[in-house]
Amino acid sequence: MEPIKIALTKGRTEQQVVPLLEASGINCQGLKNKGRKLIFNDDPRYDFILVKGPDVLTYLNSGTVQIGIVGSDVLDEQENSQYAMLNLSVGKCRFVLASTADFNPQQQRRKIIATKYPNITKRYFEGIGEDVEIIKIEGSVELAPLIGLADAIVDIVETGNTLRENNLRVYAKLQPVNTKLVVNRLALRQYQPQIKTLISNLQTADRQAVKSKLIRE
Ligand SMILES: Nc1ncnc2c1ncn2[C@@H]1O[C@H](COP(=O)(O)OP(=O)(O)OP(=O)(O)O)[C@@H](O)[C@H]1O
Ligand SMILES: O=P(O)(O)OC[C@H]1O[C@H](OP(=O)(O)OP(=O)(O)O)[C@H](O)[C@@H]1O
Repeated sequence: MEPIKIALTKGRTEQQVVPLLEASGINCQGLKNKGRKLIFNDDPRYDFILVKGPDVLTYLNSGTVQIGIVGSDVLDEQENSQYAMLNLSVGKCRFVLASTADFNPQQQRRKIIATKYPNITKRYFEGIGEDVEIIKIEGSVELAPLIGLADAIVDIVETGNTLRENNLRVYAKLQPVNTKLVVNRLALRQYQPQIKTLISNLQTADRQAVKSKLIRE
């Protein structure tokens, strides 16, 4: 049997998920000392590729990988149709609407909102019946209301440190975020027993990590 190909989001997700993969009995030797390498096949059952979050879905939708491990922020933004089959306890954070202390959510002028997540932002404001202008930026989102690019931002908050250190406050809480394992629909039929075993082992490792407080719930 061919190894199952798994696209893993590099960066934060990778750092939090590799210990869980290891605890579930997968050899992650290469992933732990990776340097600039992008493909890892230390465990004969799996080929891991390291990619940016949005690209996980490009690989998954094309069928070139069978499984993706990615934040629900990315899935929500791309309105993905693949199966989310496992919720992990890592990557937990939340979307918020935030701005400076003098921001007036009831302002008469059409608001300008800066974000890395234009679709999530659009859906949120449509949901509350408000028409806003959305400016897409790629990072350091908290700068936008401080420099006058936008009236407010929609972004992810975990500890709240970035908001605090930039004197921003939360004006609305949007949806929570966590890391998910998603499976290509066709692959699920082709590799069902192997995928089920992987999911079951990973779920056990995740629960164990929460129980032993290696990760907080
Ligand atoms: N502050 C955070 N706390 C917890 N999880 C986060 C946080 N920021 C992002 N995440 C989650 O981790 C995933 C990867 O984030 P990461 O910051 O590593 O990559 P990124 O957002 O593409 O940033 P960069 O462009 O700097 O690589 C996100 O899609 C999200 O699910
Ligand atoms: O509440 P906190 O724990 O401070 O985390 C929130 C920050 O983390 C993310 O940014 P990231 O580190 O990915 O940097 P970026 O500005 O390059 O997107 C997010 O966009 C916030 O800026």
